[in-house]
Amino acid sequence: MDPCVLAAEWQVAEAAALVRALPGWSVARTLVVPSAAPGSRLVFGKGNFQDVTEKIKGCQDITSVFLNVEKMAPPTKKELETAWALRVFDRFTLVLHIFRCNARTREARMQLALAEIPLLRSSVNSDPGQQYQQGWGSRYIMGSGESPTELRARALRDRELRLRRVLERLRDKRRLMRKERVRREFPVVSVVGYTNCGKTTLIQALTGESALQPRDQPFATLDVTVHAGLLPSRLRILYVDTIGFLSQLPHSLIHAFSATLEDVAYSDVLVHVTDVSHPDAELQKATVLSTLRGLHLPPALLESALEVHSKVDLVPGYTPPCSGALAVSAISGRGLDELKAALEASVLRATGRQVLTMHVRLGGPQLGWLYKEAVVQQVQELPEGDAAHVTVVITQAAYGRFRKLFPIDAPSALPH
Ligand SMILES: Nc1nc2c(ncn2[C@@H]2O[C@H](COP(=O)(O)OP(=O)(O)OP(=O)(O)O)[C@@H](O)[C@H]2O)c(=O)[nH]1
Ligand SMILES: [Mg+2]
Repeated sequence: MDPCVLAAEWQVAEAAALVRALPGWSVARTLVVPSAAPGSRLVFGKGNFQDVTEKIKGCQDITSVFLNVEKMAPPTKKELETAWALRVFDRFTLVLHIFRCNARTREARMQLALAEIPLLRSSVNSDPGQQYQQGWGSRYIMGSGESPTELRARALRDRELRLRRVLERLRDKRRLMRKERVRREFPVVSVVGYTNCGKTTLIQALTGESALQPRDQPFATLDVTVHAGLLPSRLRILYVDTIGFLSQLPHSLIHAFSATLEDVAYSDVLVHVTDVSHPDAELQKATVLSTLRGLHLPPALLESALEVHSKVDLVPGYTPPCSGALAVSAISGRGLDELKAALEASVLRATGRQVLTMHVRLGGPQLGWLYKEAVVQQVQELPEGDAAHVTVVITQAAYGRFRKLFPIDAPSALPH
């Protein structure tokens, strides 16, 4: 089939999935229409506009129109809404609406409220007369010398300031939690990817945590959550589940969630999940990479990201086309052990940890110290009974302390 037709079909499928992500919403009809030249104030050319208008008027059961464009200028939106006598959404406003329905924590709700402010501001600017219709009465209010438009703009500024202040406090709390995590030295692995690619399901499969709620819809996860899991060496790590990315989404929206994505920058390892059963997997992957670049992550973190190809149970006989990518199915369990092994190697490398086997005298404080300061994998008692070979995962700093405290035992440490 013509690649353009195919691409249009995938875009329609994604647009329909976005609409259906809203509780109670369904798609009555879809249309593929060429859009006007970029930069044009209108979304369609004149002929297409008439054609679309006729088709919309012919559908009695529709209540809203979703135009799958990034963002419309407020006057354009207004013009279309007037012409069709229906509410009109673009990707930005539709996604905001989905976020509104899915945001659960206070932080996510406030991030959302902040993301909505530019929209409210542009509607005030584009429609200064609107307030009179809403019963604001006279042009000047109670001798304040401010017009309703100015008043509303000031209220928005105040609201924005308030939201930023509270979010900053929440951000401080998050920083504190992060410090605590570093103090306890739990390595952190962030799982990122296009929305609905299977991040939450994968973390659930890796940690066995049943409280996680994967769902077949875009933006099921709106809050960054942290989940503990064990690697094969018994090293405990924390997985960070993140909000999914989406193509053609204004950066302001991603920015609004940057505080929650801040955790990603502080992780030790990044896992980039791509749903290879999706026909548009390549575009989704490119979107995620460009969004990640926009988050200004440490280059080493970005370069060392582990590439996971998910949902391979839906693609029989799948093998990754590039070396280094891992084929995984969170549902059938394929590739999960390999993923854990690869994660372990990455985590050890990124955090300067090593697996060592040491000759340790039993009966002294050494073994107890190792249990406290490192992860003890195995204790193999030696025939003489007063010593053991102890295999540990240990940070360089802890190993240095161990050597200082117990100099006699140190020379017998061998890299694993
Ligand atoms: N067949 C199959 N389905 C999967 C697999 N992993 C996830 N899914 C399904 O894909 C859908 C989305 O999964 P989620 O884990 O919620 O995806 P997500 O990336 O967390 O999505 P958002 O949080 O919305 O960005 C769900 O219906 C899952 O059951 C897999 O390995 N195989
Ligand atoms: Mg999720």
